[in-house]
Amino acid sequence: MHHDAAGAGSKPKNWPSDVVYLKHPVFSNSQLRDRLRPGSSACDYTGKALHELPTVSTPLLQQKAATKITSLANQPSHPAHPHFGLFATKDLKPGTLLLPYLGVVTLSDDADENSDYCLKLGPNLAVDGEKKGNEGRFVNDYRGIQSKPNVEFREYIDKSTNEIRMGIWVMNTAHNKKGIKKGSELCISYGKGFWKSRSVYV
Ligand SMILES: C[S@@+](CC[C@H](N)C(=O)[O-])C[C@H]1O[C@@H](n2cnc3c(N)ncnc32)[C@H](O)[C@@H]1O
Repeated sequence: MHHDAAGAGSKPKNWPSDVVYLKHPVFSNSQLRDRLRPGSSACDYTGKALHELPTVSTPLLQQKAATKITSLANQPSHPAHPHFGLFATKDLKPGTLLLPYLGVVTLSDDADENSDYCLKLGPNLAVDGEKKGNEGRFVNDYRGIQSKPNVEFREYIDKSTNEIRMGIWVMNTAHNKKGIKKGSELCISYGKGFWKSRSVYV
C-alpha cells in the first residue's frame, strides 16, 4: 500500500487520538515560514550553513511505509515502557533521509520548555511535536536501549516547498555501515542537555 502521510483516514497505526497527525509543519505565525526559505531576505540561514544543507525531493517515508509505531507495553525492561517507539519495517540503508520531524514551529523564545517533543530548528526557531506531529515524535533516545544511535537529526532543504526542515536520517557512520535491519528500533541522541535537565542518564 502506498503510504500517504496526509489527510483523514491515513494516520499510521497506533497514532494517539489526542495528537494531530501532520503531513506539513504548522507555523504559529505565518511570518515564520520565510525564515526557513532559502532565497528569502528573512531566511535565518546564510553562507556556509545554508550552502551545506542537502536538497531532498521526497523522504523515504513519504514514498513508502518503512516504519511502524510500536507499543512497548509488553516490554517492561524497555526504558520508554509502557509508551511507544518507532521501528523499521524494512532494511534501511545508511545515509537515507527517512522523514521530516514535523510539529508546530515557533520562535525559540516561545518554545515550551516542558515539552518532551521540542527540537531546535536553525538559529532562532523550535519545532514541537507534542500536540501536533508525525512519526518523528516517536523516536526514542538510544540511552538504555542500544549502545549507539542509528538515526540522527540533520536539517535539509525540502525540494517541493523550498523550505528547510529537520530530518531524521539513517546514520552513515562506521558503526552503522550496514544500515538498520528490519525490526530494529530507530534510536537517536536527544543530546546530553535533554537528559541533564531531567536528571536522567547523567
Ligand atoms: C519524543 S518522545 C519519544 C516517544 C515516546 N516514547 C512516546 O511514546 O511518546 C520523548 C520521551 O520518550 C521517553 N524516552 C525516549 N527515549 C528514552 C530513553 N532512552 N529512556 C527513557 N525514556 C525515553 C521519555 O519520556 C522522553 O521524554
